[in-house]
Amino acid sequence: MTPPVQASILKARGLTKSFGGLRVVDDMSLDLGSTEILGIIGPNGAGKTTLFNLLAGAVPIDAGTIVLDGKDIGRARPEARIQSGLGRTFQIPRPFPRMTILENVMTAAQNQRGESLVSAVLAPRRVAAQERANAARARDILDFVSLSHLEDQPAAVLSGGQRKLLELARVMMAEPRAILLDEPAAGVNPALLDLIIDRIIAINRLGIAVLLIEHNMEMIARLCPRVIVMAAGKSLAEGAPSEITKRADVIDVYLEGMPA
Ligand SMILES: Nc1ncnc2c1ncn2[C@@H]1O[C@H](COP(=O)(O)OP(=O)(O)OP(=O)(O)O)[C@@H](O)[C@H]1O
Repeated sequence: MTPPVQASILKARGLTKSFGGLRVVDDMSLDLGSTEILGIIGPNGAGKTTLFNLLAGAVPIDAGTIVLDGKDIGRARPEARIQSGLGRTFQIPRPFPRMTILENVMTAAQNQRGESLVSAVLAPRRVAAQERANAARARDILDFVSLSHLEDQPAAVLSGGQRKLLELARVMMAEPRAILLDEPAAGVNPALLDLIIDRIIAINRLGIAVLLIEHNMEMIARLCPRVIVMAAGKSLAEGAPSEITKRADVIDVYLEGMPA
């Protein structure tokens, strides 16, 4: 059974985006419940990542509205959306390779006075205190994603799965209300997959809503009471994974040919 819909933290209506003549996201609407983990599945090229780019502000919408926690963010800059509480991770994480893992997490803090020259000159002690507080928080978050032991290593040493964990840490550093996770299982070995699933559950238990694009159906089944199937830029079907994966039209566009 599809679970009851909760009050939404993120509401999108009629989102549309074309590149050239191709409509990649076509009148897409969704509601992400305030404590939900909602999955988005669909074939390659369905428009899933573009949908995330529209929600996060990386790509401007042609039409539609996006409301986060009651606030219209549809035309806001990406940084403003992060500050409003919307975090996102990428399908292919690109950490700063020469910075340490701790520094990579710290760069995601949203309260960096030190970035302002005026603050750095006029209030150096306050800036230093804030740096210390950010470092302490970043260490707690690294502990949460089990990367503490590597905090002084450059990010270049991390495996694919560890990069995904670092992405989770960076997104948490910005204190989000809702996060968009783009294929957190891609390129992750089975040993780390369990840890990533466990950490996403833990993040969600902190009261953070999760919108999750994933091809890994095990991850979808374990995390998502509800999924949206996207095909050709539209929502084709919506429901519990166990039911949706039995639908002939879903099997037709997506599941046929996938490993069991
Ligand atoms: N900036 C862009 N300019 C032109 N075409 C684009 C752009 N971004 C995406 N597309 C096209 O939009 C379509 C949807 O791409 P998108 O990456 O959103 O799909 P997806 O569902 O995330 O696929 P996958 O599962 O392979 O990641 C593809 O045909 C892609 O080539």
